[in-house]
Amino acid sequence: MNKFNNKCSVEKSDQLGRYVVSVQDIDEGETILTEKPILIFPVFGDETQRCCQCFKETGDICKSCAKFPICASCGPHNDFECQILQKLEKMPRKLNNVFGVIRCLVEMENDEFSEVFNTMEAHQSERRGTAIWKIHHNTTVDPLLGTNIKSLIKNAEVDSDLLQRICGVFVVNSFDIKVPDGVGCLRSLFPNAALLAHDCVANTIVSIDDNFQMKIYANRDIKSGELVTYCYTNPLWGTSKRRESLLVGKYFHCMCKRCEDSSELGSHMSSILCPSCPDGSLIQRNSNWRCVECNTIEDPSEIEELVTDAELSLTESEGNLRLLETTLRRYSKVLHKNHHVLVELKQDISAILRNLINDPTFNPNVELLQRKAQLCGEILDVLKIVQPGISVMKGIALYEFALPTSDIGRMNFDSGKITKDELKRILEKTQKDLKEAARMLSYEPLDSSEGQLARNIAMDLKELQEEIKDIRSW
Ligand SMILES: C[S@@+](CC[C@H](N)C(=O)[O-])C[C@H]1O[C@@H](n2cnc3c(N)ncnc32)[C@H](O)[C@@H]1O
Repeated sequence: MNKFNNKCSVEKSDQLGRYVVSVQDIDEGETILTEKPILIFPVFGDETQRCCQCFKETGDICKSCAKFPICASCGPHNDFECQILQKLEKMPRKLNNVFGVIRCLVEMENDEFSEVFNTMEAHQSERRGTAIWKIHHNTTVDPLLGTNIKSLIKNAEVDSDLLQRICGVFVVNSFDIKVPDGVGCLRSLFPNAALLAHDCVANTIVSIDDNFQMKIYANRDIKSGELVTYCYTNPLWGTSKRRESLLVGKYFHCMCKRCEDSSELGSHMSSILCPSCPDGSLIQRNSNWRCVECNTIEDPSEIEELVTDAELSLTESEGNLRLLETTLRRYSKVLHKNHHVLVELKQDISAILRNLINDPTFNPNVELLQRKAQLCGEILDVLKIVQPGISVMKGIALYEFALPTSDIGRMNFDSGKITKDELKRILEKTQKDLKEAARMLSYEPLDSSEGQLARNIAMDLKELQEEIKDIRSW
């Protein structure tokens, strides 16, 4: 049995390096890989002191080595690691900038780890001399070379090249994991999962549960011989931002179907409204911005400026409901309704409304619920195109669309605006949406926030079924 349960094989090409291909038909929802991380570490630059075992915040430090933080509930950390750290002199002050690299060097004393780690892509030659190389030199490599770590590690020659290679492996291969005790993330290495190539419309979903166990499952049927992919970037960004993040962080120019299509598969997530005709949109083809209806051409630098301004306004509006709505209204006049900046504004507004609706001291009125449902409906329309098949984001958006819709129905019935039959129809539609939301989240690990949400939806569904039964009996 190979690491992909014999469902996939690992191949190699000049363009992709190593990649994963299915060797049998795989069903939607089927698990392709489960894996434990070989390394977890805080994000470089993060100042929070975290326990080196459970990664929860702690003020305590290991009493034996006096180097790595460890919380009272975790007991001692690895003995071997502790012994090396005891001998480490001139420990750099900003621990999180060097924590992952130190732990990696200690792990490299184990041949099995070393063998796996040495096969991982670091893009050393592409990274050499770049801005991120220089940042890693100043924050990680130089401070570590100022210690005596070189004399403590036997299995590898600790020099600037090796330390940069470790930083490169982290950048190219690491997965984000939610911190166990709040908002924020950690980084982790899963060497088998990292073999999957990228696609902006991928055919798998990667989930990591509260115990840091990863599960990768198919988000649609995958035919034997297909490339197995996951999305390395944010699918709700526009093409230029996705491509830029992949080029800067993963060192390749994405040529997937979505990136190669000027309309982004018809989602128009980067399109601009045409200033010259009522229904047209400007899309970018070979650096030209041209209207699909009337062929009007716009200056690329003006479009770039417009989008930059919109992004800036979005940042300036963050957390402020009134400002976000004003910015959304302003840029809806010039950007396509599915433009990624508008989608982000809608997500931010929706998050604020969610907090208001969930606040037990607040009584949301019909208008607020309608706004919430409308925004979730619009976000869903985009997700249906860029995330076809099973999608956690779609499940959440559908859930957040269904709840206010049913509440509006109940309020309208209570105030005599709709009949019993109309209410029943609304609740039956909600029931259908909740079932679909539950299906979207049903493959998520039970021990994860998404798994918990799936359970909440199941409870809501049960109550709704009772309510509908009750209404039918009136
Ligand atoms: C996480 S690693 C994947 C495993 C890697 N191919 C290997 O051999 O170790 C990410 C790297 O794979 C390559 N890659 C992944 N998806 C790609 C794609 N769609 N197009 C081009 N290169 C890709 C790039 O070199 C990228 O930096």
